[in-house]
Amino acid sequence: MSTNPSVATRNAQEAPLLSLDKAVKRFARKPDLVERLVQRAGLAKPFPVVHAVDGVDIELRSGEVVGLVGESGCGKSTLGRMLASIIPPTSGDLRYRGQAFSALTDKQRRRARLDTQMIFQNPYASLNPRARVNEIVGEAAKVHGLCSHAELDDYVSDQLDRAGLDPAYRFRYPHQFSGGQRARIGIARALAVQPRTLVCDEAVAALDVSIQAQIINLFMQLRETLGLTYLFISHDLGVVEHLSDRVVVMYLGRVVEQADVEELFSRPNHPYSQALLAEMPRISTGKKRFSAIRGEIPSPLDPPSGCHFHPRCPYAHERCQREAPALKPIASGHLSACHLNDTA
Ligand SMILES: Nc1ncnc2c1ncn2[C@@H]1O[C@H](COP(=O)(O)OP(=O)(O)OP(=O)(O)O)[C@@H](O)[C@H]1O
Repeated sequence: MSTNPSVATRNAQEAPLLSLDKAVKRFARKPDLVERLVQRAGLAKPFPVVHAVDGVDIELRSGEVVGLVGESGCGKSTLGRMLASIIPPTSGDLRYRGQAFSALTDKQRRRARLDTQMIFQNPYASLNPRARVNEIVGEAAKVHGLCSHAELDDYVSDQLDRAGLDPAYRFRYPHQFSGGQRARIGIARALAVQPRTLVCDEAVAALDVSIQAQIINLFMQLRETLGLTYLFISHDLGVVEHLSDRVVVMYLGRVVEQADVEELFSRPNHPYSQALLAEMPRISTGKKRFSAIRGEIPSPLDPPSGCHFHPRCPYAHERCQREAPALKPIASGHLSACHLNDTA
């Protein structure tokens, strides 16, 4: 984040708090009627598989804010859900403080899971409409023995207070709150299990701009007071630029570039990042600098060969069609996956 750019440097020596190595996630797509009939007739081809995440390395260092950007369907949420161990990778390793998740004891694994909480775009959908706020916020703390029964009411009040919600509202139901207040309930619920990392998946996208700013301020305040680490998934590049220390750009299941926020926004290297940033409205003009990235996003059911971006890339050449470029350092802390860097 721009207010604290040295966090990543400070923590560079320590093992990352959380990382994924060579993470792959594939989803088998449910066959439609025609495909089922074809299969029954014995003419079956394997059912299509969605290549949601395709060999990604990512790490979160203690205290940093990592922005994750890319067009819709490129695998951002899937990557976030794997980091929060909501879904397992098809292959690849989730590591917690440098240790493979699979090597942790049951107790360590439970704590590691609680340590990473996800904040979703629509908190209302994940808030039980029949439960009062004190039950919603207190439930996990109770289940995991984070406070005694006698302390629970005070504990819940503290979490609500931290999330900027008046504890006096704790006996109300979710429908009695505004969108911004519901977002705060979702945050209080996450805080109640004493996490180290919040994976925010379009966490402010559904809110009015003024409320967005308040929730973003809350995230940054919690970072200061609790030392939280964030993966901030967003379509809003302005928000990502404002809050991140480091930015990771994904395209069709792969990381194509990552760098410190200032470096990425001032010197994007990958043609996809350049196009994405060129689309970003600038406050000075309020206008986009030029038109949308040409062509459609290819289907993750059948990604293009070589560099996935080559069919849309103005600089693509023959090698880009046949060989996937590796993510390689091009400057200190700046990695990019583009063959053009080999010829420059
Ligand atoms: N449970 C699932 N079953 C089948 N396919 C899935 C599942 N979850 C995600 N996908 C597919 O995986 C791909 C990546 O989805 P994901 O939601 O991770 O992308 P995203 O970048 O977060 O998109 P958005 O910005 O629109 O939320 C998409 O093609 C999506 O349809």
